[in-house]
Amino acid sequence: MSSDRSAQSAAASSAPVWLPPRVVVVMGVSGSGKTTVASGLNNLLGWTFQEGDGLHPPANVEKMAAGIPLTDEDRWPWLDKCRAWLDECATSGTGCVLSCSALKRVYRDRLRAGGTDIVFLFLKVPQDILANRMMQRKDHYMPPSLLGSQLEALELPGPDEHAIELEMSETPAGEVAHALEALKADHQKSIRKAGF
Ligand SMILES: Nc1ncnc2c1ncn2[C@@H]1O[C@H](COP(=O)(O)OP(=O)(O)O)[C@@H](O)[C@H]1O
Ligand SMILES: O=C(O)[C@H](O)[C@@H](O)[C@H](O)[C@H](O)COP(=O)(O)O
Repeated sequence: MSSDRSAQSAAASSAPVWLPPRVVVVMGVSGSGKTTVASGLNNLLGWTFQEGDGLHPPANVEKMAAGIPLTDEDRWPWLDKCRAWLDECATSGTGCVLSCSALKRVYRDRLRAGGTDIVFLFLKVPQDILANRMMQRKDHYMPPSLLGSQLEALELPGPDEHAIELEMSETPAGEVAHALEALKADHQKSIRKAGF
C-alpha cells in the first residue's frame, strides 16, 4: 500500500487519537487545504480549532473579496489577534490548531512573539492544483485572481523554524492523516531530544 493510501485509511477510521497538547498553525496560501487539515485535526484530536479567516477584520475580507491583495499593514492587527489566541491556548495548556496563511517569515515571527512554541504545518501545493481548487470553490470570498499575489508573498519556512512540510495527498482525508503522522513524529523527536 502506498504511504498515501495507508494514510487515508488511517484517517478514514476517524477514531479519536491522543497526542500531548501542542500549539499548531496550519499554514500556506489560499486553497492549499489549511481549513481542511486544521478542522480534520480538530475532529481526530479534539483540540480547539480556530479558522484564521474568522479573525480578519471585515475590511480585510472586503478587500480580498474585491480582488485586492492585503498589505503588511492590513495583516498586522489580524496576526496580533491570531497570536493572542495562540498564546491563550498555550497558557491554558489546551491543544489547539489555527488555520492561518502566515505567508512571510516576519508574520510567523509575529505569531511567535509571545514566546509560544508553535509547530507550523506547511502545505505546499502546485500552482495548477491551487488554481483549480480555488475555481471549484464557490462559497468563498477569496477570488482565484489573488493566487498569484499569495504565491509571491509566500516565504518558505526556514530550517530554524519549527515547521514541517506535509506530504501532499490527493484527498482531504489523506492530507489530514499526513498531518497527524507529522505531529506524532514531531512528538517522538522531541522525546528523543529530551533524552528520554
Ligand atoms: N488534499 C486534498 N485533495 C483534494 N482536495 C482538497 C485537498 N485539501 C483540500 N481540498 C479542497 O480544496 C479546497 C481548498 O481547501 P481549503 O481547506 O478551503 O484551503 P484553504 O483553507 O487553505 O483555503 C476545498 O474545496 C477542499 O475541499
Ligand atoms: O494573508 C492573507 O492574504 C490571507 O490570510 C489569505 O492568505 C487567506 O488565504 C485568505 O484569508 C483567504 O482564505 P483561505 O486561505 O481560506 O482561502
